Amino acid sequence: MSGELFPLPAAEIAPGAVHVPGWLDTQEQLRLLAACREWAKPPAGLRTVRMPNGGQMSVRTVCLGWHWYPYGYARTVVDGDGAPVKPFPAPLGALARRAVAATLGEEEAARYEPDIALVNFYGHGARMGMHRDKEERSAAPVVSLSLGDTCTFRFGNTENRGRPWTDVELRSGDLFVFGGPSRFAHHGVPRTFPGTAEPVLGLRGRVNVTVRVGGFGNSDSSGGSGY
Ligand SMILES: O=C(O)CCC(=O)C(=O)O
Ligand SMILES: [Fe+2]
Repeated sequence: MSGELFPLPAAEIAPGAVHVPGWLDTQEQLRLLAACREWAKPPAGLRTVRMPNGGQMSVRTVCLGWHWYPYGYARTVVDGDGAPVKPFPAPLGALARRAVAATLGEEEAARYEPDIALVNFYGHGARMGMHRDKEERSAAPVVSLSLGDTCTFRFGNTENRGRPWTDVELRSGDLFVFGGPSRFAHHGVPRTFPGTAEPVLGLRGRVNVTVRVGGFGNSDSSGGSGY
């Protein structure tokens, strides 16, 4: 739990978008965080993403299963050290399937076969602008797990990056799943709250893991711009 005396109830933020506070207990958070630290190591480790316009993202990222770059997926770190992407770990897939079962139901979970994870690290002042997770060729849900510092997660609409949106506080251990009519909704992280992570985690900053279904078969995928 995230330090709450009583865990907050799950909330449907938009149709198909569900927030479950305190879904991972402290032991599960520690286990996932330890795995993230392993995944972050080179080769194909944590990297700063450069955008086609020359800017760079303030969030640092490591990918599993398929490598995301702006804007597509590849099997190797095409915009970094060139190494093959680390495999997608089966236990993370099982955890994500449990998350789908807990939020969208057993039927959705039974056909959920994720093959991608993006692990994002937010240091002091890091943010993520409003965007859609649109490089996947599947409408299967995205499962998001948060560790460390609390953040404001802005969940918007499918039409544009502006309002209407709902701001949700995501704390360590929280689950957020977006599927169905919300799968391609805009979302972002306008701010984190430094120093709010529980000391037991030994983490300064925030880590977010999103699990996804690529739907690519065996071929590389390119969003068409940049590479
Ligand atoms: O950090 C988060 O909570 C969201 C991350 C995200 O939207 C992404 O990786 O595409
Ligand atoms: Fe996203």
